[in-house]
Amino acid sequence: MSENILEIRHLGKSFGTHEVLRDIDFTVKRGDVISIIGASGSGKSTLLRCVNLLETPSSGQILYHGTDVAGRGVNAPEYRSHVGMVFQSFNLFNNMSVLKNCMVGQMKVLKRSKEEARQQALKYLEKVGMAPYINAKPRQISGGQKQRVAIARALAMDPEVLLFDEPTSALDPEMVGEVLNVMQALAQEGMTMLVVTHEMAFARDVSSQVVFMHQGVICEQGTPAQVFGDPQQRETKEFLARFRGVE
Ligand SMILES: Nc1ncnc2c1ncn2[C@@H]1O[C@H](COP(=O)(O)OP(=O)(O)OP(=O)(O)O)[C@@H](O)[C@H]1O
Repeated sequence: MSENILEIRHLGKSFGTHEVLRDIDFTVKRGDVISIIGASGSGKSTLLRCVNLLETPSSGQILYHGTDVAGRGVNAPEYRSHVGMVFQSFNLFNNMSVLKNCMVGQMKVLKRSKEEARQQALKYLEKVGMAPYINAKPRQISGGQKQRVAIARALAMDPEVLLFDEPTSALDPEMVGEVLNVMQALAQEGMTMLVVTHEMAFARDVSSQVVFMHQGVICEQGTPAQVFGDPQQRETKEFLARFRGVE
């Protein structure tokens, strides 16, 4: 059995009196590619933001190699170097070149030398096909290219897990494919990934597990064959029916 990297146990999150997540339970093992799907507002992004400690859970545990990171006293930047995140809106530093964007975190958080950070950044920019643009500023490249830089930046930290929060939702349709291709290649290489997505083809064809969320709870989870081929819950069937004929 492969190693557990993250165990989410009875996770809850409320904003004031608004309960957004309730009793969320799942495990991320090494090599898993888990897609989190569900209607808008079902809590997917909040769940991912809790896992990355951008939101503080109201209850429950996030165990990283068995240690609860949801409480106080955790070095969040250090944790995030192991559990990296790619955002819908890229979150690149606009005043820095593509190369510098991929170096600063390594130097600040991992204390790597400038040369080591540069070599590592170049390696991953090459991997995502962005090596020709190392001196460009984010405003000079397309949305798809920005997202590929953001993926290279996350990879340069040598994370154990990468979280993707709707990585293609802000892109023009013609740029979605180039980002999904990079993600698919990473999945095939064995990268452990947790992906919030509205791309049902990605969830069905690339994931090892699919988590379907409905109104803040996990309504159904299983392999893509189970969730897409033989959904058990009425809510899952209704959600998936909306996508049929669109693909
Ligand atoms: N900072 C916040 N303060 C108050 N409410 C919030 C906050 N963040 C999220 N919410 C609420 O939590 C609920 C879940 O939002 P969330 O963004 O996690 O859903 P989602 O499934 O990711 O939706 P989408 O697919 O549209 O991104 C929504 O009702 C949202 O309004």
